[in-house]
Amino acid sequence: MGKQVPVLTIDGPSGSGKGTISRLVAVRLGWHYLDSGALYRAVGLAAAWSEVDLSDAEAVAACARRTEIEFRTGEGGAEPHVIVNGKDATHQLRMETAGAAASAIAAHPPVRDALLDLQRSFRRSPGLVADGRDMGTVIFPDAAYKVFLTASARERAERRHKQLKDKGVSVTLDGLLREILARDARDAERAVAPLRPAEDAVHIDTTGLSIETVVARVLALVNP
Ligand SMILES: Nc1ncnc2c1ncn2[C@@H]1O[C@H](COP(=O)(O)OP(=O)(O)OP(=O)(O)O)[C@@H](O)[C@H]1O
Ligand SMILES: Nc1ccn([C@H]2C[C@H](O)[C@@H](COP(=O)(O)O)O2)c(=O)n1
Repeated sequence: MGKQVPVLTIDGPSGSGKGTISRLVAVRLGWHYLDSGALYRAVGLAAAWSEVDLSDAEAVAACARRTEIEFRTGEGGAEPHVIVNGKDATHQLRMETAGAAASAIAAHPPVRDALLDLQRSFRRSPGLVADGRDMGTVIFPDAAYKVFLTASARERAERRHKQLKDKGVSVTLDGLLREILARDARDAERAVAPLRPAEDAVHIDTTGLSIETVVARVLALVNP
């Protein structure tokens, strides 16, 4: 069998820094990047646009199969723009309501099946950094490098609060904390592909660590 394209998986709960760290690491390595959460968010949004009942697993899976999702890469690790069925949905997708809808539809096995091949198609030379909840456990179990990022729930809520405030979105810290804890519980307790570290993942608690420190720790795994 030929040499497989290397994959670095970065899983963890909401606000642990997966996206930020993955994008920066991908730029430094010159690898591709997969934001798997954006796929679930995009399907949730497309389902809402077409008034599909989010609790109807087969209807949402059909929506997942027909939704066109395009990533327009940002410069130097900036968040990519996400185009859903031809519309730039980047801003809407980052709202906590989109995260909650994504978390709800992600619990349906047919929806996860519908996104399986698409996620694996991101594995292209010279390498892939993939972030999500089940990258190291289900999508790329053979990944050469696996990281599980965490941070205290309070710090994750504070990070998200600052991020949304910088974007001009007004939300309360306590409300965000409640939403983050509810999403963590739903993602970790679902029957299929729950949020959990792969057995061979390296755990990094990012509480109190700067972004640059976390990037350096992750890069050291790939280039020791
Ligand atoms: N180590 C860190 N120190 C301080 N802030 C951080 C750190 N890592 C990420 N952040 C900031 O926290 C916010 C959330 O990070 P990010 O979106 O990368 O998290 P995430 O785990 O991908 O979340 P989600 O799963 O909800 O998409 C961003 O504003 C980011 O700049
Ligand atoms: N691999 C993945 C990625 C995401 N999800 C679900 C669960 C999350 O709460 C939601 C949004 O993800 P985020 O953008 O916050 O990373 O999507 C999943 O089940 N599996």
